[in-house]
Amino acid sequence: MLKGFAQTPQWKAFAEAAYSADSRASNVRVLDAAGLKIDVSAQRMSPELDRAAAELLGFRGLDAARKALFAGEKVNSTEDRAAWHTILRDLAPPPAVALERERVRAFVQRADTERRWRNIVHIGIGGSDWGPRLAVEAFGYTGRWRSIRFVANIDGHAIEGGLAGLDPHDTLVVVSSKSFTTTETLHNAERALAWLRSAELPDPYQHFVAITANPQRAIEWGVPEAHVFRFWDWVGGRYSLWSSISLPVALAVGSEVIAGMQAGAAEMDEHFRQAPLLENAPVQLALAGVINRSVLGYASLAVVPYDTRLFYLVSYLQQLEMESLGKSVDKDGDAVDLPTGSAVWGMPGTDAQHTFFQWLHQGSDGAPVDFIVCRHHDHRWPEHHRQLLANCLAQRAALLRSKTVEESRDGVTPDELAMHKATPGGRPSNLIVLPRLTPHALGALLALYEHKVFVQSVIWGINPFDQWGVEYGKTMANGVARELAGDRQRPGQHDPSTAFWIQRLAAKSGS
Ligand SMILES: O=P(O)(O)OC[C@H]1O[C@](O)(CO)[C@@H](O)[C@@H]1O
Repeated sequence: MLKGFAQTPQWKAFAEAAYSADSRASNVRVLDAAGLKIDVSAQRMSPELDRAAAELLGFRGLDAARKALFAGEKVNSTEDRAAWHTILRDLAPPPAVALERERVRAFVQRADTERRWRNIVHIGIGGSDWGPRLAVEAFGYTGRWRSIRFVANIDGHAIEGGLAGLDPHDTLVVVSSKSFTTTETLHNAERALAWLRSAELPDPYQHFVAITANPQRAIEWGVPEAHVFRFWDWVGGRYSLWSSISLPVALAVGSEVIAGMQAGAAEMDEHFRQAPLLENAPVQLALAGVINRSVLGYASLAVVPYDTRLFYLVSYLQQLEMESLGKSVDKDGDAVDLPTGSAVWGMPGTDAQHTFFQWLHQGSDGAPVDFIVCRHHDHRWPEHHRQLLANCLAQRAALLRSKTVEESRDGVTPDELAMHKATPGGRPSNLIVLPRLTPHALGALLALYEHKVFVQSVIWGINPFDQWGVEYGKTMANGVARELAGDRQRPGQHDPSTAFWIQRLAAKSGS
């Protein structure tokens, strides 16, 4: 059914309508979703496009796919399991989920009551890292009595810095890993164990907590069973913030942050399920994304939060979007005959304006931009916030509005410079406005992107819940690591350059 998708009348009508639609934000279109305002005015827009989009979504079976997702059906076909992260933030979750939530809450409450664990060292990578990192950065800016450090990279400098200067007696090491087999995480956990051992603590393992979908493995490693918090194989790593993976966030910035984020995400879930297509924010963002990628040919999406507290949002969304949509075959294993998933990149504004905005304004390719900003601030300087808002709005407007060579001849600018000052305009963007940076708003924002990605996967016909390419790279790295440690290379196993460097670096890597 999915073969030759680009040749179907539904796709052709959609693409045609997108080409001829207005691209200059002639009308204001702002969607309301779970307390967020999502302005999609600066995307392609026309009544014909809306009609073609509804046809396309019907043809691709969005309704049934969404029902299957929320019902916990095995939507992850290549791994034969569900992707049921939505149930984790449900107000009435199944008993096993509720029990684990309660165990996390009780652990954190006890630690707080006893004022235990002044330092947390969090070890985990990818989906077992970005979510907690993002939430702690977003809500920890005022400072708390507990310090938390995140160690992800296999680079020994990461764990060295993560442990440096801490008092082992009051340090809790949280090891987060869905599989409990990830090389980076296990190596770093071993280093932390050795560090605790060297402090001659009565039982170093009591300083560990494990969060995993493979509890047996964590227990075998040595973590006491009471310190092992579980989640399930039907929770994808990049969707795991809603599970026990949030424990370090609760320790660092409070359990209420987790509860608030879950409530915001649950409200976005409801919006996604109920809102009509035209008002449905994840659906409209997804359609705009598909147009930008597959019709207009933009290869990337820039994400620019005008809020320094959202520093890790870009990394979080990079994993969410690129691990989910970085696929070129459909669910049947046939090549998708359209470009799929965009590269996601960015950084907070206004820093971004002084880094890559020139390329956005006048580069030959350009990219759509997601501008994200809070209406209200939480600091004491309204003038700073006015400037921040002004920059966000102005950059978006400048990307939209062209400046012709004629306009650039403003009477002051010499003629030979006018050409350099002209900008093409018509760059697509979204403006997402949070009321303020509350846990509820951040939860809603993350769920908005999750569902946007899901709808895009439905349109392209791909499975957004696996990541076989990453697994391939991991396997290769394990083999190379063994060769660097002295194993013989099999002739012809590597390309000549890789073989050369393995040989060259093998002698050095031990020192
Ligand atoms: O939580 P784990 O099993 O340590 O895996 C870490 C990350 O590695 C990946 O498998 C690949 O990046 C992610 O999907 C996952 O979040």
